[in-house]
Amino acid sequence: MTVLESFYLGIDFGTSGARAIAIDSLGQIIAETRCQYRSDAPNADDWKHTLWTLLDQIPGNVRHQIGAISINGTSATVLLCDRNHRPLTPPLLYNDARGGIPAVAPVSSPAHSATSSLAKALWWLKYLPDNTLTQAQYLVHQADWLSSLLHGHPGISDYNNALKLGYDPQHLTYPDWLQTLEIGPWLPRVLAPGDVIAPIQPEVAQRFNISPTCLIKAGTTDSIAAFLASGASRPGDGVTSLGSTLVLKLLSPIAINDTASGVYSHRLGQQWLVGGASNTGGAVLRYYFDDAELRNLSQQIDPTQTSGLDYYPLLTKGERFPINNPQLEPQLSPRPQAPAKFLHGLLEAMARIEALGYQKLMALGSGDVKQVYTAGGGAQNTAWQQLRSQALGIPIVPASHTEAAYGTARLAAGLIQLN
Ligand SMILES: Nc1ncnc2c1ncn2[C@@H]1O[C@H](COP(=O)(O)OP(=O)(O)O)[C@@H](O)[C@H]1O
Ligand SMILES: O=C(CO)[C@H](O)[C@H](O)COP(=O)(O)O
Repeated sequence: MTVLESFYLGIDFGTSGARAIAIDSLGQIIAETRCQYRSDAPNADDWKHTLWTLLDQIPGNVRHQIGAISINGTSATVLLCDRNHRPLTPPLLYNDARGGIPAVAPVSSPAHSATSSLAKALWWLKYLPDNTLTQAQYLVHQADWLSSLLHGHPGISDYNNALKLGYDPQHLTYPDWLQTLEIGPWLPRVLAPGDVIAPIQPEVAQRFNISPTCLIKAGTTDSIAAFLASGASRPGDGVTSLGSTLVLKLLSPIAINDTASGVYSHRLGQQWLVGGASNTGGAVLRYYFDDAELRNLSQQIDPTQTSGLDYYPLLTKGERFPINNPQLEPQLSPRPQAPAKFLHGLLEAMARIEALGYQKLMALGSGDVKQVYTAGGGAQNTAWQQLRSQALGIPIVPASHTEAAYGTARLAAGLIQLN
């Protein structure tokens, strides 16, 4: 009897859509697919529809050889669920600052932020009607909830997604100040990314002709998955995710947290990913240009010339990093007649924000940034890369893979040692 080789599926849920990549045990890509959300303001049902669509789009013979699946999502995107893990409200996304800074979280905690998962949980506790709150059992993140559709166990997260809830990745536990809050019973169980959660549910295995022995493994966040995809591996390696947002991750032997500037550290095995997430990025570009226009107009930009414009590109008020200011207003004027000049100003500003971000990390003691990899939809833009290189003054090196889904597939394949 021939033993079929196992493949490993990583699924990346980002802001505008999701991607799935299947790899073999050596990390070779066997299949990949993508699916835009069917709504500009996707809810959990839209995410579920996207998950099933991605699984349907993986070729049947590959699907049948999948031995493990892991999912990453956007960080601090949260759902409040009932005892059957059904969402009680629409999700609150990663950049939603309605809750304000939770004073109960120590200033040193990444949960001490207006956009943290904790801030959103406390907002729900304060503003949801009692008949909803009485049904609340689980507070989970986008990746946690989507994974539970596959494994069937509610309330399970990972120490990357749980960071902005207030989980302590140093001691691998919830601190007492968090556990004793009224939301304490909602807190999810926390595993390490890549840990086995459970086998796939039989009915899901049957629906997609996936082996019933396929294991669902704990995931991570999108920017960490991008780091795991890039090939970055040494202290001083940075990865910039140019997706809908602009997210920096720098590998460091020490954790650094500075909530005043939106800097926090994720655990990665025995090392730390120091960084932050800005609200600038591709979502601002997509508001003004479609992908074809971005490609065509970028070719008209001379990166050796300055645009003469001084933007801070945001779609709405509020910034997380390197300026942590929920009141920061967008700066997008004057807008030149020529679209290419406008785009030049936007890309130049985002390159400046990225450089400020890495300078902030080094000023806080991260150690020198030695080289920077790039991930996300913006990684393909060579004009932007030249503007970034000039602003950074640090080499930008080609990433092995620019899709976060590849990093999550490596997690599923057990190719990343985190214990
Ligand atoms: N040629 C390009 N130059 C710069 N940005 C681009 C280009 N093509 C696509 N993008 C940007 O990439 C973003 C999508 O990247 P992606 O990694 O899928 O983001 P996310 O997962 O956060 O939605 C879009 O916001 C789009 O503006
Ligand atoms: O901007 C975002 C959406 O892409 C998220 O905030 C991003 O995931 C950054 O958070 P983390 O550093 O926790 O991964």
